[in-house]
Amino acid sequence: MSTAVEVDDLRFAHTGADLPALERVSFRVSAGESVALLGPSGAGKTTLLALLDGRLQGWSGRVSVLGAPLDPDRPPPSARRPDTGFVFQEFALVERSSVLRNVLNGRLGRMSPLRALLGSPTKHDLEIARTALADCGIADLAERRVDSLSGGQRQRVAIARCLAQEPRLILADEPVSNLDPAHACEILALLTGAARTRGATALFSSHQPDLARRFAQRIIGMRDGRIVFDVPTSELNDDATAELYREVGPIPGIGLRAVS
Ligand SMILES: Nc1ncnc2c1ncn2[C@@H]1O[C@H](COP(=O)(O)OP(=O)(O)OP(=O)(O)O)[C@@H](O)[C@H]1O
Repeated sequence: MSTAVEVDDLRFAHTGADLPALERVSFRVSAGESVALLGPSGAGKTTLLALLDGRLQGWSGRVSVLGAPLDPDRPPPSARRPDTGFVFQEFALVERSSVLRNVLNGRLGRMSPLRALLGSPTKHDLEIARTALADCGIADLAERRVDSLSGGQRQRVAIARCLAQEPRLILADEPVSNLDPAHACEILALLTGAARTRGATALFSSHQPDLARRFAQRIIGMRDGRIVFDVPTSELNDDATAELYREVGPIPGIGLRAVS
């Protein structure tokens, strides 16, 4: 199976931070896998996802995304950017625009520069956007303004925008933390299901171990910038999860394969 993400001995510190946000991080995600990142606040999940999205520079180690190495000193070339889609916790939508217009924004990286500048989609772009809306169960909301939608509907729009981009890798940073349990479950089912049917890879962070277990094939546990376990979902036990989220102190052996 080919590799979607390969990270080797990654270290990164935010400008001005006393401690590194990522320390000796190494892991690999196969193409088509759904993997969850778990860990308490400050573990480094957002930093890792932003870095894989090409938004952070100044790191050390080796990082390869969809078969191409990332450059630690510059963002990926624009031609490669549409291959990676990102779903944000806060949705990051244009509130005063329609749902369809927001989803079409996902096509911008696939349009010619002139079309992107003019915001002028082709028939093909429209078809893809409408398919993404239908796949996310919100075809009937196409003409609604985003600021009239509920949180769950907004996250569906954000996922539809991501799918319209036709990404091969979907990164999602706590995509359900603003939603109630029922909607959280629906949205993670949608995200991982859409990735699976498209043959895309999904890497999402979460603070909800039960949902991560339900929708990911593999769980990576992070704490203080390091990976403390990396296991198939079936091997994750309650003790390991409790240990990951305990308040303070060193992490003793938890019966799982430590990877860094
Ligand atoms: N822009 C920044 N400047 C300085 N330090 C930062 C910045 N962003 C994050 N950090 C620090 O980097 C570390 C990792 O933070 P990060 O947001 O990646 O963790 P997280 O696991 O995503 O947490 P959460 O679950 O709360 O979102 C933390 O110590 C945090 O304070």
